[in-house]
Amino acid sequence: MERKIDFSKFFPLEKSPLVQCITNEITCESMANALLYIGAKPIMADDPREFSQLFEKTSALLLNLGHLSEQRQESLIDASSYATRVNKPTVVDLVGYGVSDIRNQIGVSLVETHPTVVKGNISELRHFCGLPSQGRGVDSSMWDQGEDHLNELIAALQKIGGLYPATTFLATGQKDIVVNQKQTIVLNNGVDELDRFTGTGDIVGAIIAALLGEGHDPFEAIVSAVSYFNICGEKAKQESFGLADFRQQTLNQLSLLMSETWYEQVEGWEK
Ligand SMILES: Nc1ncnc2c1ncn2[C@@H]1O[C@H](COP(=O)(O)OP(=O)(O)O)[C@@H](O)[C@H]1O
Ligand SMILES: Cc1ncsc1CCOP(=O)(O)O
Ligand SMILES: [Mg+2]
Repeated sequence: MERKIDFSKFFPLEKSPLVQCITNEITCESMANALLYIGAKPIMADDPREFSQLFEKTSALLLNLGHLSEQRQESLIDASSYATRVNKPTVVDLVGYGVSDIRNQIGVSLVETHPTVVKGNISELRHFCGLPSQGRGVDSSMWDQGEDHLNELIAALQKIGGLYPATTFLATGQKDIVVNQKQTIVLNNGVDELDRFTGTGDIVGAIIAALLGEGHDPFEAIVSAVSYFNICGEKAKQESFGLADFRQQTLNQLSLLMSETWYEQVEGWEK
C-alpha cells in the first residue's frame, strides 16, 4: 500500500480500552469475546440510567443497529447524544440499513450526531447513500460489489464525507472502502467465508472502537482493524475445515496473529 501507516503500532493494545457496546443479542457474545481476545475490555450496557457514570469510565462507544426495539432505540439515541456531549469516540454500525423506514430513521439520527466512524456492509451503505441496493436483511449482495458499483459508492461517500468532516465511512465486503473528507482507500484482504458466519461486520466495528479507544487516528484505526481481521480470516481458512471450524479459527487468530508480522500481508490502494 502506498500510504505509509505504521501497522506495527496497533496490536497488541497498550491501554486495554474499555469499550461500551450497545448491540444486538445475535452476535453480542462473539463481539465481547473478540474485544477480550485483542486485549480490550467490553461492557455491553444499554440502560440510559447508567450512562452518566459509565461514560466517565469508557474509552469508546459502539452503536449497532442490528436488533431494534423501542427500548434499544432509546438507548442508541441517548448514548449517541451523550457521546457528542462528552466527545467520546463512537462507531455507528448501520446494520440492516434499508430494511425498514424506522431503521433508516434511527440510522440517520445517529449519523447526524457526526460520530467518529460510520460503517456498514456495501449494500447497507449503498442504501444509506440513496443508491440502488440488493442487500438482503443484514447481508450484502455481490451484485452491489462489481467495480462500477464500488466506484459509484466511493463517489457518493466522498460527497457525503464533505458534509460530515469529522466522520470516516467504511463500507465492507469483498473489497472494503474507507472514505473521509481527505482520503479514500480500497482494501483487498479477506476470504469469501467471512461473509458466511454471522457477526463478522459487528466484530470489525468493535475492533475499530477499541483502536479509537487507544487514541489512534480514525482512518488508520479502520484500515488496521479491517486488515487485521481479514488476515485472521485468511489464516483461518488455511487451518480449518467447514464453516463452524473456520469461525472458531478466525476468532482464535485474533489473539495470535498479533505476534506475527501480519501487516506485511496488508493489501490496498489509495483512490
Ligand atoms: N467476499 C469477501 N472477501 C473478503 N473479505 C470479506 C468478504 N466478505 C466479507 N469480508 C470481510 O468480512 C468483514 C465483514 O464484512 P461484511 O460481511 O461485509 O459485513 P457484515 O457482516 O456487516 O455484512 C469485513 O472485514 C470484510 O472485509
Ligand atoms: C443476523 C442478524 N440479525 C439482526 S443483527 C444480525 C447480526 C448481523 O451481524 P453482521 O452485521 O456482522 O453481519
Ligand atoms: Mg454488519
